[in-house]
Amino acid sequence: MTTADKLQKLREQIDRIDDQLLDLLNQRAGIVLDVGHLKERDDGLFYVPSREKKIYERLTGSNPGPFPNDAVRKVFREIISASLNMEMPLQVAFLGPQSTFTHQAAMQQFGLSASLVPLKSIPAVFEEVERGRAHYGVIPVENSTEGVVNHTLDMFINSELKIIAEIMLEISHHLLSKSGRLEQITKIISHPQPLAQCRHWLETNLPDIPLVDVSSTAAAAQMVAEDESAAAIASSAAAVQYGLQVVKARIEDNPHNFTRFLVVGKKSPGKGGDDKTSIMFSIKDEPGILYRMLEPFSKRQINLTKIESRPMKQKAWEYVFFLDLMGHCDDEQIAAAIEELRPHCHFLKILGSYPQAHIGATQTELG
Ligand SMILES: O=C(O)C(=O)C[C@]1(C(=O)O)C=C[C@@H](O)C=C1
Repeated sequence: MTTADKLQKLREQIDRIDDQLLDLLNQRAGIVLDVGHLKERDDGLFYVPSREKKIYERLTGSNPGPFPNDAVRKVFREIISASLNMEMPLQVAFLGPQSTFTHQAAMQQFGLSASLVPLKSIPAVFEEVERGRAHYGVIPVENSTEGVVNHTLDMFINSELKIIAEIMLEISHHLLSKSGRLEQITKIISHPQPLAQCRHWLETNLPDIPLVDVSSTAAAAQMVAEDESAAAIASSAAAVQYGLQVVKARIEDNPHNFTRFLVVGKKSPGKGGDDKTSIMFSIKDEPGILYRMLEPFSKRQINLTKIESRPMKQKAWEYVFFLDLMGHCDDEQIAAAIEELRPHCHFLKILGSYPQAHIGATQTELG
């Protein structure tokens, strides 16, 4: 048999498998439509992040290969995205513009079938969801190098939106310019967070070049596309979108640089099995209160994963605390701990129970 004959035979086999895949996809789509009709009559919660997480974990956990797990996740991300779109076309607002890390996080979570709407600010994303113009919103909440995004935490003080899911994205920053030549750069433009995350590299390699703050990495890339002498610190997706060259890749000081994003929506999903709960409260000024507010959790051996405090804007020296803990707010022990804390608080709000995120795709894979 000639090579051409062998190739022909192998391609016929691939065609037969593709037909089977297509048939199976259509069988799956039929069942998804039934699920959608059931939900229409029930709670109307079409997007179920905990179910999606279980699907990815089951498939990547039992995949014998050689098809890579990373590709399994991406293929199923798009199958589920298209399925959800058949049940209910989703509008998802995100902190834009296009090609920001938040855009990448939104794509990682919702896939290509969702309609992603870029907005100018974190309050604008909250408002879009509150007014029902978008089903969900995606905003950044903390970075492993730079800490919390205060603006997002502040939004929860007055908003009734719930946290529906969290997204982890590995962040990699590149120095980008039109020509790709280091010696042409006379200023460096970016959002303050990436500038801070690359501070050491910049001080070592470009100590005399002025740094300019703008509202997003994508806005920086857009400006640099029109200015030969400027460079941006932005993602590889921004480089592609604005036709920029990479002067130097991966200039972040910490190579394990992750950003956590939140998906906010109007209604909390139910228990998923591997959940995390975020609560927010302000406490009465009593002796020993800081110790006592943690006691209801420690005596029930509830694992606290994060505590943040923010000054209350309305009252000097009063603080609001943000606490993340493992488990769902409907778990008996967690509900009991929260009820024990409540009398010590001026106010206490459950921001949501949602599936714990594991590290997802890297920015380089996406970009
Ligand atoms: O299982 C469901 O609840 C579905 O709606 C189906 C499905 C899927 O395609 O598997 C689609 C969207 C949901 O977010 C989760 C899963």
